[in-house]
Amino acid sequence: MEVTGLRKTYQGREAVAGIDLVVARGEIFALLGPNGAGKTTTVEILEGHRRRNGGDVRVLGEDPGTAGRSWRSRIGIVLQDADDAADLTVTEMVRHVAGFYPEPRTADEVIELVGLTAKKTSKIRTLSGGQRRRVDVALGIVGRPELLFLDEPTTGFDPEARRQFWDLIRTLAGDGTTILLTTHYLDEAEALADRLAVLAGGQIVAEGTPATLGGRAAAGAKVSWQEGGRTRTEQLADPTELLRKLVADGADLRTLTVTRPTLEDTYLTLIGARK
Ligand SMILES: Nc1ncnc2c1ncn2[C@@H]1O[C@H](COP(=O)(O)OP(=O)(O)OP(=O)(O)O)[C@@H](O)[C@H]1O
Repeated sequence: MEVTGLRKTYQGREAVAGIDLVVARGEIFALLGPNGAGKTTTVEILEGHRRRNGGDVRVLGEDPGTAGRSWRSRIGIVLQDADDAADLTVTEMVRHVAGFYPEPRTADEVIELVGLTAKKTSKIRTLSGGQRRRVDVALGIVGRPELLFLDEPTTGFDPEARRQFWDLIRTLAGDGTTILLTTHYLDEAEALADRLAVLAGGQIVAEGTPATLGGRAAAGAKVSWQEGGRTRTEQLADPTELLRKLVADGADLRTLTVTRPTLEDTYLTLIGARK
């Protein structure tokens, strides 16, 4: 995916204000940002579902604004709130959608991958919210996409289902599928993304790996320990020397903690700096 100078205005207001983005084949890329930042607008332009007002966009070698059916069959999409054909069973729905693709996965394989085998003959309207979301994911991957768009894919998942979903995404990426993910869960972005970008006010305010985003790797460490019945805390670029000294001094290190800013801390600082 290659995006240069992407712009989108709604009634004269700029929702996406000049974005540059490159996502390599097989990469998991996460787009983060507060409500209204322009994530869905950007993703829908990349999917060919919205028109842009400016900039160049190439997705799998084509312009999504003009690409045809064969291009469309190479991408998979999991929308934020997909409409379910509620009176079909899970298997019927997956088979139905599989019919649109030249080389689909079998319904059984996809249903197994999303962990819905026990529900495959159930009508979709009888499923829980998280189970329906899994159907959405199944429909997004049934066509064996080269590129998968996931818009807040795990909303409503229980913790175990999220972990299973993460494994599935890693498996797909390991098989060469490129994945563009939007999420409000920073732990999800950290667990999955090779690289990520933070969008705010229609612009990219930071881009990097989960470890380096916003200078996170260089942010230093906070060391806390107990000394004489009091908690001591020091903020340091490199805690090595202090830790050596504490050990040499025979300090009580049973409650020692060394912490760095979480991805969420870094994200909130980046977003806060925009306000
Ligand atoms: N169809 C539309 N008509 C007018 N304005 C729109 C339309 N779609 C989005 N917008 C506006 O564009 C901006 C970006 O919206 P967008 O849906 O892309 O944000 P988002 O980052 O996906 O937010 P969220 O995290 O809430 O999903 C918002 O200010 C929104 O109100």
